[in-house]
Amino acid sequence: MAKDVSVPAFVGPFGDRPPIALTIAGSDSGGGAGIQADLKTFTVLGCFGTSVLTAITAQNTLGVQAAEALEPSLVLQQMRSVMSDIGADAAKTGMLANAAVVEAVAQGVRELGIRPLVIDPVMMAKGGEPLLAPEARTALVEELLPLATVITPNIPEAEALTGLRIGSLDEMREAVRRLHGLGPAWVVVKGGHRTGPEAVDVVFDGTRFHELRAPRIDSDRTHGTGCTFSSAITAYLAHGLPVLDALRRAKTFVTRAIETAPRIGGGHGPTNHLWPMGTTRLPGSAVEAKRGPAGA
Ligand SMILES: Nc1ncnc2c1ncn2[C@@H]1O[C@H](COP(=O)(O)OP(=O)(O)OP(=O)(O)O)[C@@H](O)[C@H]1O
Ligand SMILES: Cc1ncc(CO)c(N)n1
Repeated sequence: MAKDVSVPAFVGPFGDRPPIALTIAGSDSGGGAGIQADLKTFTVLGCFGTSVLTAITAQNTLGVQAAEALEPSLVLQQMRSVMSDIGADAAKTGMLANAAVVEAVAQGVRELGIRPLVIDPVMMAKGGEPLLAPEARTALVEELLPLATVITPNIPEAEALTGLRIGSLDEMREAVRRLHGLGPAWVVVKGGHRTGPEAVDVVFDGTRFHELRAPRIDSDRTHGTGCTFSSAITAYLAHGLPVLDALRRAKTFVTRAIETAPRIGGGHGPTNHLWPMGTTRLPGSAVEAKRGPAGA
């Protein structure tokens, strides 16, 4: 009898289609961060990914060699094209480049009723290259943050947005409280930039503080960790999970992605977005590289 090779129909919370996740972000030609990280993460977490490009960067694991923002009108048109036909069960923003793009994205989010919305307020690449013009911060704070379901600044971004110096967990708690006052429903300040045995992210929902904890992995393959984390949150929200569950699962996702990161490029390598596909112990992964050959 002939083998049935037809793909089974998708049966999920949305009937005959997968959850749809939209990313509004910049392109990383190196594939580890930006739109590329987001689409890989959406895919491996069972979502149909769509993308609105805000900027194109010439980038690799060594740094950002060039960057150019797209016209704000083209950014807004991409949002209208996706939303008027396909829709989105959840969306995220990443690199927004400048104030005019921030304003166009905020207009699109309001006009098209895009939510839940995760805002990763990307300001700088790991190597220090600016991904958001400093004068765009006012537009980010006034126009976009109030529309967010979740914002996910790292420590330098939280410092820039609040004016606080953030070193301790108590200072992270003060920062999430202040950032919540800017309008987002949930705030996560990520602890990747601190030192210590754990990578602790501090969460505030307006009433309660929560913590996301995982062992800190000693690795330089951390390019795009923030994009990977925020796109995993978005994917889980698109599946319909409550926010705190989405955050906890995204933390597990990014931790495994760092732990199993392959050797790619000569600098800060990308994480392993595809670990759920079974590549949990690549021979050259960050953890294996530290441990030495099997049995050593
Ligand atoms: N070395 C590490 N070990 C374990 N977890 C980490 C490590 N570095 C970052 N993380 C976690 O990864 C997630 C992303 O945090 P991070 O502070 O690195 O974001 P980011 O600076 O915005 O990243 P990027 O700018 O490269 O996209 C957080 O959950 C953080 O705790
Ligand atoms: C395009 C892009 N977005 C975000 C980041 C932050 O990781 C990056 N390096 N590049």
